[in-house]
Amino acid sequence: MFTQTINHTWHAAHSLPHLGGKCSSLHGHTWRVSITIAAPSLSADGILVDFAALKKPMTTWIDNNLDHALMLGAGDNLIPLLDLDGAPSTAPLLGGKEVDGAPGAYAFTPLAAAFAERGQRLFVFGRDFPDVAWPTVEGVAQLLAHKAHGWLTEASSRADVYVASVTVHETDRSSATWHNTDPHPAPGYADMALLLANQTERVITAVDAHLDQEYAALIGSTPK
Ligand SMILES: Nc1nc2c(c(=O)[nH]1)N=C([C@H](O)[C@H](O)COP(=O)(O)OP(=O)(O)OP(=O)(O)O)CN2
Repeated sequence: MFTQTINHTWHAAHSLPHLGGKCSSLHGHTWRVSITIAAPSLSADGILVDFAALKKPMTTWIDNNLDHALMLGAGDNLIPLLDLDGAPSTAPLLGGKEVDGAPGAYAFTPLAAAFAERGQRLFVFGRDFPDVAWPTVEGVAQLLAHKAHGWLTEASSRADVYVASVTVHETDRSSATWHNTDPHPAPGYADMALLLANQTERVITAVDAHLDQEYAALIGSTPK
């Protein structure tokens, strides 16, 4: 079995109000991801997958979606203030523009307008990635594991290579790892030969035991 790892770094802000404490406040990290792929054997050119082929879709997606972004959960208390779809908000914001005929409702909050106008990058967990509700380090690992399967398919046509794990660091001391517990890789030739040898040995052993019993029954004694 071989593994190969690709790393990438980006900068993003997040907040985790549901955890309480200082992480409730908007704060930033330099995030690091390590994506490890695995396969039972090397290809004829001596590699698993060309690093460049895998790096391209991975870094492009991260740089376009998460780098210098604000990562929030859909349930974050900042979301009503950042209503980028322009749905009327009932938040009584200072300076908000009152919608005609709907006292107390605001068509587009000043903060949302400021975000949209300045092309601020926002990635909302539970909305842009419905599988995970919050941008915890575990959630980011799950998001990138989900994306990594597609990047690998883009990078290689090999059926026996799979994403084995994805580790995300938000600080030097805090990280989380997603492990692939059900990779189902297509077996390589070496694995198939080993499987066949093991099965053949088991068949020979079973036939031997059966023949011993038959022989013992014939001569009326117990086999050793
Ligand atoms: N299981 C998780 N717990 C926490 C997460 C998380 O993603 N998953 N995230 C945070 C915050 O993002 C926080 O910024 C990081 O926490 P922590 O390591 O405690 O922060 P510091 O590096 O500043 O540690 P200090 O020891 O306080 O200096 C919290 N928990």
